[in-house]
Amino acid sequence: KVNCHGVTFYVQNKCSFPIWPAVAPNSGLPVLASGGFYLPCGDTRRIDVPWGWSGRIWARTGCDFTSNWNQACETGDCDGRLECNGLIGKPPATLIQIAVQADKSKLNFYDVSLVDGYNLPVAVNSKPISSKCTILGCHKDLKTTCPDELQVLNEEGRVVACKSACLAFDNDRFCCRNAERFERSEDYANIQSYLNKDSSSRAKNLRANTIKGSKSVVLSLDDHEEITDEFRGVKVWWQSKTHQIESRSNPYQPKTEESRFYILKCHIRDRKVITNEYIDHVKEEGKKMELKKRERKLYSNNPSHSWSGYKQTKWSHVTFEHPATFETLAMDNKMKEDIKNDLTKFRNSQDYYKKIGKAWKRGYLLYGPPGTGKSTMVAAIANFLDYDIYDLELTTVKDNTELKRLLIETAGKSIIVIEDIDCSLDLTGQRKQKNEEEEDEDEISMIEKQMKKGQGEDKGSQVTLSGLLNFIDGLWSACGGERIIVFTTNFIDKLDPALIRKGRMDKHIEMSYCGFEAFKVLAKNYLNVEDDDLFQEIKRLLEIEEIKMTPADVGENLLMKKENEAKEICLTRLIDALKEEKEEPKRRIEVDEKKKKEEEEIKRKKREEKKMKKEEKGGPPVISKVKSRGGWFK
Ligand SMILES: Nc1ncnc2c1ncn2[C@@H]1O[C@H](COP(=O)(O)OP(=O)(O)OP(=O)(O)O)[C@@H](O)[C@H]1O
Repeated sequence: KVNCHGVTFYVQNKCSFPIWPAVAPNSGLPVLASGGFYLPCGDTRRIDVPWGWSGRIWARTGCDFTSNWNQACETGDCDGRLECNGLIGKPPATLIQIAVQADKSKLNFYDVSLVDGYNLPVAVNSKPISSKCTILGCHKDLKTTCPDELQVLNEEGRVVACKSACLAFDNDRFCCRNAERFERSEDYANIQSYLNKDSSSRAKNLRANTIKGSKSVVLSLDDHEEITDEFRGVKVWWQSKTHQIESRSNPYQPKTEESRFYILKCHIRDRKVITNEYIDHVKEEGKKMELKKRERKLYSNNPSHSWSGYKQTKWSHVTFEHPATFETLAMDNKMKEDIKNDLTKFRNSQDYYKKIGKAWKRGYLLYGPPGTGKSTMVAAIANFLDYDIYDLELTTVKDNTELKRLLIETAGKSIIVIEDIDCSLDLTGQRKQKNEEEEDEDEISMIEKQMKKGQGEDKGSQVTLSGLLNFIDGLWSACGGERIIVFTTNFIDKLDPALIRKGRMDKHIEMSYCGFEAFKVLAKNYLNVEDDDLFQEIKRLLEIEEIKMTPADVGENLLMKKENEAKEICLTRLIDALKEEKEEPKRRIEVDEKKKKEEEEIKRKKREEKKMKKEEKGGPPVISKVKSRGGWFK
């Protein structure tokens, strides 16, 4: 309702349950109605909106402000507070957007928007009624028709809101990020990175920005600054420009937008080189730099019960900051170079994969005993390629459908890792059968096995081998592109051959015990020594005596135990440990034999006890049954 002080809004609750409406102004404008209030079923609350105010109103549902939780409402929550005080609500929630003009002669705007999803039916009408101000709203309860992927469930499993596809899937198509505009801004970022490469030494004035998702402060050319560049003997001039444009399309947004762009100048005679080659070169180089700059992420999959509701994500992430590189990785140098070449070839082969009609992905199988650096290798690969990592814990994935849904939420330029694949799934059908036959002899362990089996079937993951194979090379695996899939295992023999055949796991890498070359890398990492008199003895022990020690154990011995511990002490400690390791197999055999004897003794005693019990019960004592002339007697 329009009056001389402004516009009055009446918020009425027509639901059969209470709601908690909330009001958030656009930036710099006053908070109205304390930002939020309680509204029982059937009640109305008046809000006076001054001229020039714009912002949003939405309703929260299922609130409980008695505890100190960060989230008090099932939908539309604003940091667990009753009075939002300028905070906007957590989507999804049906929004009313309002823009009251400062100039009374101009039209005011309102609308009901589902851009942030839906939680309640909402309608707005105007007084005085005018042909230009129609009743706007969404009267239907969309929660009843909300697709599974968009549903938000409360703790009782009831649908309380429906996400927008943008919120659920976060991709350009659903988020209406205009394709042309998006590409242009990506190009701008790439050109900016290219020009920033050494503009700090060439430009007089620079701008410094902190950008979300970027590792460090980003320096760029200041407005109207000009720098030169050279490409194949051709000189070009770049100038950074800004331009203010009036945006009339959306009355709820600020009136002007800043547009940034670069002007590229060259001699007319060089135009062909510039348009045919230079611009592509700049974009390509800039893209590589952008990739290097961005903060990388380590994702882990959430159990499916938290895919809907408040958490609403299939993957959680932290910043990936593992320091491992191929330089610090202890392994044979030739193998290292071979892996690096393979990765580089993969990264640069987009066109090749397209040409041969294969999805742009590659499988790596890392196998070897614990502590030989399989996880470290994954980190080194991620750092080498500047990729994100998706660490997939298969045991929390319920079935093949869930596995597929997780896969389609992974982005390109990433490594998907399944560690200890042999422990994640029962991929060992044949072996298991054989083991069972062996165990048949042992009555007790068989019963235990049955019990375990029963429990496992109820609770465990039902992802199957075929589901996993589909994950690796089914149709869905092609979406996203530029992905490396890594399996790690301590027992390669346990894996089904179908899983690790070439084409699926293209490269099999054995991570093994520490050789002398690998030791030298560790000595450099841990002690910063490249040579020492003690190296010869270590070489002898590793190469001639063939003593097996994992890089993890070698590293542990080289690690300084005290501040400034002498390098010789650390190297001597390693030599002692290697010598001890030499005796280890002999010692292990002795221990094993002793253990075996003890076990046999226990079994023998058990058999005796069993026999005694049977005799006590009066059953026929088996051993003392003797055949005599004329018949059997005890
Ligand atoms: N080849 C290696 N190069 C450098 N460091 C290594 C290497 N192998 C092991 N390490 C060190 O040992 C630790 C354990 O290694 P890592 O977790 O990578 O081994 P893994 O083979 O994945 O073991 P697991 O099979 O038990 O998961 C790492 O923190 C790393 O510091």
